[in-house]
Amino acid sequence: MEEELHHRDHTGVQDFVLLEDFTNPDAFMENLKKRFHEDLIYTYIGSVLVSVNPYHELDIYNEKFIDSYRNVNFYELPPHVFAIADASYRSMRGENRDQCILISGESGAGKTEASKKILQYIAATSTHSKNVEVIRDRLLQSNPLLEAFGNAKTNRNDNSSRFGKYMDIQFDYKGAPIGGHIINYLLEKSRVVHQAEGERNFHIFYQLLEGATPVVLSQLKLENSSEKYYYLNQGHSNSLTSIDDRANWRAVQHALDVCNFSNQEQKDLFAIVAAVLHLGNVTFSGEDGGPATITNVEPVVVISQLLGCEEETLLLALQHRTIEAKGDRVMSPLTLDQALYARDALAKGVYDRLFTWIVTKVNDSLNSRKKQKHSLMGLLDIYGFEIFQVNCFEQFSINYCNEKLQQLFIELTLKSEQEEYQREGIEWEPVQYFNNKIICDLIEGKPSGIIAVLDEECLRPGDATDETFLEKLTTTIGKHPHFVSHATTDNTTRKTIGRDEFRMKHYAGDVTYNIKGFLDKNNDLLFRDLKEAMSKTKNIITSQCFPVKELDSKKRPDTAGTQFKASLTRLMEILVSKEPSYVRCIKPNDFKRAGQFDERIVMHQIKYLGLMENLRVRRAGFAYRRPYEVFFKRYKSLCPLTWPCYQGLPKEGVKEIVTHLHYKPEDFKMGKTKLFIRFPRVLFATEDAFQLRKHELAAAIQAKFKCYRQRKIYLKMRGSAIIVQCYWRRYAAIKLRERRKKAVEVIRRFIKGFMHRNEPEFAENRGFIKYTKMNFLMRLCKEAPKSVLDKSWIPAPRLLEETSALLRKLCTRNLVLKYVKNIKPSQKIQVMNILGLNFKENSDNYLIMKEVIPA
Ligand SMILES: Nc1ncnc2c1ncn2[C@@H]1O[C@H](COP(=O)(O)OP(=O)(O)OP(=O)(O)O)[C@@H](O)[C@H]1O
Repeated sequence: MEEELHHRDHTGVQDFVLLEDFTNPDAFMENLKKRFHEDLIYTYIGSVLVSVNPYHELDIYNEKFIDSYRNVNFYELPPHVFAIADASYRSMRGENRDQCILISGESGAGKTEASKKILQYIAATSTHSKNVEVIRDRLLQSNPLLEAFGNAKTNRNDNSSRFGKYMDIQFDYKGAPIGGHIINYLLEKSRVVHQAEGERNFHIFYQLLEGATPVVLSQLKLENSSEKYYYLNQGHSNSLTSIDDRANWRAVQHALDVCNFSNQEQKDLFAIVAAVLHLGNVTFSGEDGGPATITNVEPVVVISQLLGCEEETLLLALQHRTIEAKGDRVMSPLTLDQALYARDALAKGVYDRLFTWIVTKVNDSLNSRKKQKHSLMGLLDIYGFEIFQVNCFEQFSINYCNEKLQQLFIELTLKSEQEEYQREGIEWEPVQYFNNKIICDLIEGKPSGIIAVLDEECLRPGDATDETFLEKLTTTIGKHPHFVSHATTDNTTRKTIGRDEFRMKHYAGDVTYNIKGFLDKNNDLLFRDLKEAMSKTKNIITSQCFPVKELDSKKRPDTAGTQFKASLTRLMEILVSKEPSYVRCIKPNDFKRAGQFDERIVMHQIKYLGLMENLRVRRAGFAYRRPYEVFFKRYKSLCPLTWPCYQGLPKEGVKEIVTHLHYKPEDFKMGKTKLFIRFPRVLFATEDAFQLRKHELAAAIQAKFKCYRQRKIYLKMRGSAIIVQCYWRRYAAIKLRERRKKAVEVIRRFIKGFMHRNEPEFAENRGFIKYTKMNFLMRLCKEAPKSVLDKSWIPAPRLLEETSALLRKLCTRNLVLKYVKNIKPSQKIQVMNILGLNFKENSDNYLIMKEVIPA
């Protein structure tokens, strides 16, 4: 990360802890903005990753990036979601600690994308085998499947997850994924029956209508037009969408196969999806307060065929309700409102349970049969804090969840800070922070928490309404500092809050909730008659979703609020047992536009993601901390005692450096393994000094290099010259050798010619030495150099000397060497030259020896 410190004016700092003005939200945002405009979407707050949705594809998720982040120290490379994934994965393997990565942010901020990138990284990094690949595929394919059933187009996000998701990935001791488990939270089931203007129902409905073959559609009695279905045509957004439902349908089919859904299960699944669509088209008529009657029975007939239940039972259950009073069961007709409520409740109930069934089924397919599960990595992709114009029960639940996560976050971050200082043996004053436990208690406390009061209203006999619930809230918690209602507040605030509203002062800001629907949604009532009808269907999935034992149970099912509270408690238990990492996602604008950074919207998210608080906690001690080795490696050139070579330990080296740089005692602390620097300016000054030093070093290195290069060139030239010389000598030698060889040859021929002379003539001419040919030969063999005979090399001078000495012995003055006449003239000259004899050619072409050099 230090690599980029000197670019900080241009691209901002890569870690917010290095912001000098760390308490100023504007400075925070300015840094985020600078980086966003450079396509640097990731920034750290210590080990927390802040990610801004770029709304366009960035080439930073390819294989090359995966490789570069693999097994690299967390701060070594620029911030990236892969760095978080890698650190988490390595910590899990190395320290054998279960991990979890918590991804939060508002809708459209990029949570799901971040979790997919983490999965992509884990899948690419972990070891491979056939079994692992099956699990890896299922883990990856669970995404499109759950997205089809749990995601929808909203005005904020074309692919918005309408449920919270926690996924545990199980690894074996080698670090290979061998299984997984998904927990789903609070599906926004109200979307099944109603969508806001411009929004859509869950993707799967449109995918089925668009993608299924005409045969399948006719089996499901569906038409290829979402406009025909009441549950799909309320948002009027079908024609506006750019989503490719057909392609996504194919992806879902593939995912179902990969996740081991049998053909029959797939048939049953889509029969239920179709049944929900038909259910929406069931209409009723009825006078005010009078019994409601179904005006079109065809959809009911189709539903009973699709789900395999009795038509009559279903018709009855949609129009009546059985009331048990003092042991008697009475059928009471439903009013129009009640019938519409029952129809929608059935649609929501069926879809919600179907979704949970799918998650269970996916979990079955991810279930690790092997018992060698070694460690876990959890991924939490959960809705962020939500504030709308009208906030209802769903927003209340979501914001409650965020309060819990914030509490956990503060606790764990503070705890880990504290632990680090303790580990390093450094004294630290714990920071004062806002503990939102008070808000969590206000919501979940017993007996006077909001959920408890709501439950009480839902369960008490008599006419409980949303209004009575608000009254009760006002009397029980009206004085709480984080609760405001119309009745309890002062005149000024009263103008901003309706009589049917209450306001909560969340850690992230004030949110006003409208109480309409709180009781209904908390009760989550599905009339018993409808449950009974569903439990008797032949459709296996439906009957599994509505088990008979639920009907037999005398215990009233928990309310939605209590169920959610329990599931959050379980989630907190899971998270607290693991080492957490955080990804905080931010949406830069409301229009899904690339390159647009809306400061107002971003500031709002900085606030409710608690980022300033997070930074404050992180900066409460020291802004910067690094292992001695890392700091020493980078800055050792700043101290003459450590540069270029230092024999001591890195910690001692760092001590030399900080002393040489005149760090004041309050600027830093030396831990057991790390150097802690309190203020960013100290680090920046060190980094700037390093940048300057780098230039000096660069000049020295340049000079050295130039010298080295020139010397290399010189040595090369010298070497070449030597080689050329050698070659030349060798060449000359070769030439010489050739010449000698030639001479030897000529002499041989000369001798050969000599040998062919007639013996008498030879003797006569020689005058005083009578040699026979044989004698001569023997003499020659004895006296002539061996090389003359076997052509082996002897130095030319010796050859010449010996040969000419020999010949001189043999020759007399004016000896006519007529027997060499067959030799070419040039050779004759050569021979004579070699022999050092003066000669001239006579007219007969005989060689006349002018004189013979005395022997
Ligand atoms: N890192 C990224 N690179 C490119 N585009 C991104 C990135 N993150 C998010 N996006 C874009 O933003 C859209 C919304 O992101 P995503 O679905 O992850 O948001 P979310 O926070 O999960 O929202 P919700 O809570 O509604 O599900 C994506 O469909 C994608 O187009």
